[in-house]
Amino acid sequence: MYRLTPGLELILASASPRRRELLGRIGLEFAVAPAHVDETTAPGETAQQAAQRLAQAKALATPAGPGQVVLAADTLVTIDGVILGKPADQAQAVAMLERLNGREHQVVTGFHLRLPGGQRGGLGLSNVRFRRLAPAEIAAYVRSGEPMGKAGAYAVQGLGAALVEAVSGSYTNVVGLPLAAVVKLLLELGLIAPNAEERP
Ligand SMILES: Cc1cn([C@H]2C[C@H](O)[C@@H](COP(=O)(O)OP(=O)(O)OP(=O)(O)O)O2)c(=O)[nH]c1=O
Repeated sequence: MYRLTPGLELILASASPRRRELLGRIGLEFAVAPAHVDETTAPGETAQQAAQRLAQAKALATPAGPGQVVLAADTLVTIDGVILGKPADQAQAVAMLERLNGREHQVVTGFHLRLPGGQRGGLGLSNVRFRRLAPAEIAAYVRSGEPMGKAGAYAVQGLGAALVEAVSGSYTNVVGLPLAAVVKLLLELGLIAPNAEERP
């Protein structure tokens, strides 16, 4: 549906298969180069600040040559002023899910573009409401293995869909990349354009 401006190359600085799938969905070609940064959040930092800072760090940690644009993102869950990243183990996953149980929380995805002549960032924000879960459901979900590697210990696009009662705001933001906001920025910067050509 879109194509890159001729002469540009896009690099997705991410190991996340979800981000790869979302960006690939709109027809753009890109290379993948996971960035490794310390994802510890700083004391006093809000989830929005942390997600934007980490997305920027991932984008800037990725080498880029002339004509190369780097896109990186970071997703965090926040509730009660507490930031939930990826659980370190199953006990932490249970604790995160117990906190989210029966309540609404926010999901923040910071994204960042490293451009030939500068950098630009953006943010997606969504509210997600969890159904009231029985302890046995939380235990069974954690045993499925899905919570590991996911901010807030769930994946709305997977089995986690059975736990989520409502999403308001961008759905793709919850999955890991607020696609409409990213496309809007790429269009504004003239980095992509609609592609009217039929695809085979
Ligand atoms: C809330 C939620 C998060 N997630 C995922 C998105 C992110 O991949 C992950 C949060 O970790 P991130 O640190 O944002 O991303 P990552 O380590 O997976 O990949 P990279 O840093 O290389 O780009 O949680 C879901 O897949 N579904 C959900 O519903």
